[in-house]
Amino acid sequence: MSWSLKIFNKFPINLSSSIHARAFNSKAIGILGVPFDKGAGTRGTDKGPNALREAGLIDEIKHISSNIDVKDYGDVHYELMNTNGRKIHNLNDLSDVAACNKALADQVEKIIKDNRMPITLGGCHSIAIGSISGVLRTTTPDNLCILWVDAHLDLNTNTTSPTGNMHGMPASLLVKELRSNWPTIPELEWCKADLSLRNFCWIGLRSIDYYERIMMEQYGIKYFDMRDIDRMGIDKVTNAALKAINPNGDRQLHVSFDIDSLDPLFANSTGTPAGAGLTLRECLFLMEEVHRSGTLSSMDLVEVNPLVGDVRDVTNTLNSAKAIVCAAIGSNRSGNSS
Ligand SMILES: NC(=[NH2+])NCCC[C@H](N)C(=O)O
Ligand SMILES: [Mn+2]
Ligand SMILES: [Mn+2]
Repeated sequence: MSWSLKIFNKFPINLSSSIHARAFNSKAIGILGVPFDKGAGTRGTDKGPNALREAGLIDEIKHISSNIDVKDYGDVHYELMNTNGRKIHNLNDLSDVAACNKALADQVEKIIKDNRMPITLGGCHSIAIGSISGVLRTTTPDNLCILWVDAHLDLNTNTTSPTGNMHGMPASLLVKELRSNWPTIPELEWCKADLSLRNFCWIGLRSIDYYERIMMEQYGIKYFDMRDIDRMGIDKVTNAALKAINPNGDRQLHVSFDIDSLDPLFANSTGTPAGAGLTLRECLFLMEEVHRSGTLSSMDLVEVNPLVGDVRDVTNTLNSAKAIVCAAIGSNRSGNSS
């Protein structure tokens, strides 16, 4: 099939060739919890990592296949600054966000140096700052591409953010194009991430702030929002997204997965839910394809908030989150034979 995205008036991609699998997928996994919620306006994502463990995540990973080797590194430790919501430069709890992410970057780097694929369990989405910074210490910005699965763009800067919540800003702290839009922030001096927006693609967008929309147009950001998914279907979207950021299949892939990309039917226990989202089936397909691409090198699963909703909501959200992580590392709805 030769079919080009041009017909949708987006960036041109030729879908005729399949993604070249590269043997990056690691059978050795390192799980890291980040019980941190201060980048969000709603409390409770700090309970995410333990809720996932108590729901049996580690055992479910072990059961995917006999050659998966998973190690739980426990939780990131950092010194709480206890600045009680103090706002600097319109950044809520900046000192805590900075301190937690600095410790997280060190830990992610260590897991990679242990030859394991880090899977970081949030926590709010601000933790992508530390997680991706850690990955970038082990590779070059050119060699890393990012799939951001989210209802939100999370590309605000301190001046564009309507809330001051740093979980709405991680992507913008990681890209060089927006560097000059940020003031000098001593607490974040260690964050030297130098990715290009061209190496990012978003999937699942449906809640975009005014200035974020302007930036999307100004920088020609690559994305497939819910409208694109409605038009094209998740199969074409997934493969076009992977091609867009990794045309030759020779880059390593980081997936930053925000559970609020899912429709609240499947993941209501999250602080900033947005209706009319991805189904669990679409997410499983997406992550199965990510696995099949052979390029996945690291992943975040963020914004699970067990304090939101009733018991049923929490159970559904945890089940969705576990299934998404497992699909990313090889659990297959068509069955696993090893
Ligand atoms: N990771 C998230 N859930 N982000 C939600 C961000 C919401 C909004 N755009 C903000 O900047 O506050
Ligand atoms: Mn989100
Ligand atoms: Mn997010």
